[in-house]
Amino acid sequence: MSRTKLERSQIEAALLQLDGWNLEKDAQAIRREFKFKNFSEAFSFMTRSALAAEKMDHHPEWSNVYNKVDVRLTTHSAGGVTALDIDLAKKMDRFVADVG
Ligand SMILES: C[C@H](O)[C@H](O)[C@H]1CNC2=NC(N)=NC(=O)C2=N1
Repeated sequence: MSRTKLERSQIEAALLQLDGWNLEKDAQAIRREFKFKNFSEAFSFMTRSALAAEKMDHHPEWSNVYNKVDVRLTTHSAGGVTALDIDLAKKMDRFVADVG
């Protein structure tokens, strides 16, 4: 059930509960750019996110340059955005508050 691909309207409703996430034009993924004070805080955020992702068996596409972390969430097996992506996005939003 949680791996059921969400409709655009469902994703847009879910994004209202998230902080700074955008939906890609084709509704295939959600994205957010996180910015931290420095590399240490960015990497601390990535560590927390990685451990949560591994527990969920649901992994982000992301890249890091110094204090920035670009994140793209999609469920490959569903070919779009599912509740798993929304859950991981919520966790990442919470981890931002924990670092620093
Ligand atoms: C075998 C393993 O459970 C699958 O490959 C999982 C792992 N992590 C995953 N992560 C993401 N983002 N999408 C998936 O479809 C996915 N599938």
